[in-house]
Amino acid sequence: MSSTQASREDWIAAPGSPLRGELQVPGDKSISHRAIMLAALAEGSSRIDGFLEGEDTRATARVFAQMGVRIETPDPQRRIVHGVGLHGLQAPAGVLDCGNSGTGMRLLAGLLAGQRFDSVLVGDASLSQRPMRRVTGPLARMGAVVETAAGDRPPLRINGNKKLQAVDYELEIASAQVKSALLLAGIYADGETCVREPRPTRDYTERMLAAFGWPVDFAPGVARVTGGGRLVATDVQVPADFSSAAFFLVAASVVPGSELCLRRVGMNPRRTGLLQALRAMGADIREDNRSEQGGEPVADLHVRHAPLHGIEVPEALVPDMIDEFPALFVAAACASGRTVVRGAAELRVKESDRIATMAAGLRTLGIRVDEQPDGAVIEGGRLRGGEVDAHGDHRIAMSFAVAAQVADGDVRVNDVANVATSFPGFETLADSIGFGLRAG
Ligand SMILES: O=C(O)C1=C[C@@H](OP(=O)(O)O)[C@@H](O)[C@H](O)C1
Ligand SMILES: C=C(OP(=O)(O)O)C(=O)O
Repeated sequence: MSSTQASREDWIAAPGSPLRGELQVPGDKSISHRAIMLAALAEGSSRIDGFLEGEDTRATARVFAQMGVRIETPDPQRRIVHGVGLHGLQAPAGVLDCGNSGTGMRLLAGLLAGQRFDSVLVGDASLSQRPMRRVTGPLARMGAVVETAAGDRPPLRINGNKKLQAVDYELEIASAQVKSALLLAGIYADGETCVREPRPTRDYTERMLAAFGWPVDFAPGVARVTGGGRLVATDVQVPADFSSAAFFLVAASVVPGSELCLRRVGMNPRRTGLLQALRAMGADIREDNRSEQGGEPVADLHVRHAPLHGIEVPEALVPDMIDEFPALFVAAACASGRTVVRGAAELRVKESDRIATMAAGLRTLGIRVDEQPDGAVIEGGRLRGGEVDAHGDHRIAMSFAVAAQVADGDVRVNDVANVATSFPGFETLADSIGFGLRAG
């Protein structure tokens, strides 16, 4: 267990009154990780605004500080990263702790495979159970040597000083983390690396490489980079994280009388699958003030309570809402009729087994859930109070805080400390618009 293993904390969430107000959620986690990584490898100093002050992204910043990158924090949510250039990282003195973050560890595996020194990546108890062959396998094809612990789990021991060869690789699973690991190794490899995906996934690594001046050829489902260039410092403006906004989109949809406005939410189409799913269920969500922030589309989202009905979630939407299924399960529990989720086996290897943890918690709250290997069938119904376990998974914890808003008794949510990995200040923000959350 690593030093960043979160302490155990619980919430008691009381059934709420209507949720009303205006809020801006914190910066995007995926973009914040990548901004630190590319700024660290760039020539010159980059400013990152809207940086997510979450445990996951702070862990990534600490990893680069351990490799000699000077990172200043002039204000909260702002970093000045003094890049060291593509070959300027220094061998770290100890192991590199990615905390709870799959994104941090898998992207770093690719990036560190291209360095001249050895390194070891460790994580907390949850990350230490997550599969790593998905990155070590394709990286080996490039000539990287990355050893795992038994069962292909972390820690990852990365042997440096290997000459990397470009690959043309077809991913078996749709994973932006694996794609990104290969692209980050690809910038150190000889030749052109091409990554093809079974379904398109978030394209932030591609977009950000381009913003830092690295030529990238990409379209939905395919990305190509050629080794041997340089990254040039640039300023990054991080939009608000759609995945954090998701909890409030669902909460306002299901709590009668609610009306919320979420300001300047990141609307990259590879992230907004939940919006389509909720609208298909009958949700009343309106977008306005569409603009661009740091090269990403953003919009204000206005959401009002509306009666929801169950749907079959189209499998093509799964990668575009992969982190939103815990919230979608709550929407499904509050909808009339049944909701069917398929093609989402990846949910079983996130911070927890998200199919099993959501099914167990919703059953405790009186909802019928038929668990499937790659999804679930959820029958909407009345939620009652009860005690549920988030299993240290931030998205599960926040989803049950949402479920509590419509339950007919208090809901106790156990093991919620990891909410700070992706959404620091969730309790305060949620309470400001009417959630009744207190430490349990
Ligand atoms: O690349 C990223 O930033 C992420 C990719 C997704 O993981 P997978 O690549 O495993 O699907 C997602 O679940 C994670 O929260 C962030
Ligand atoms: C799966 C997630 O993150 P990661 O893989 O980076 O731990 C998440 O944030 O829901």
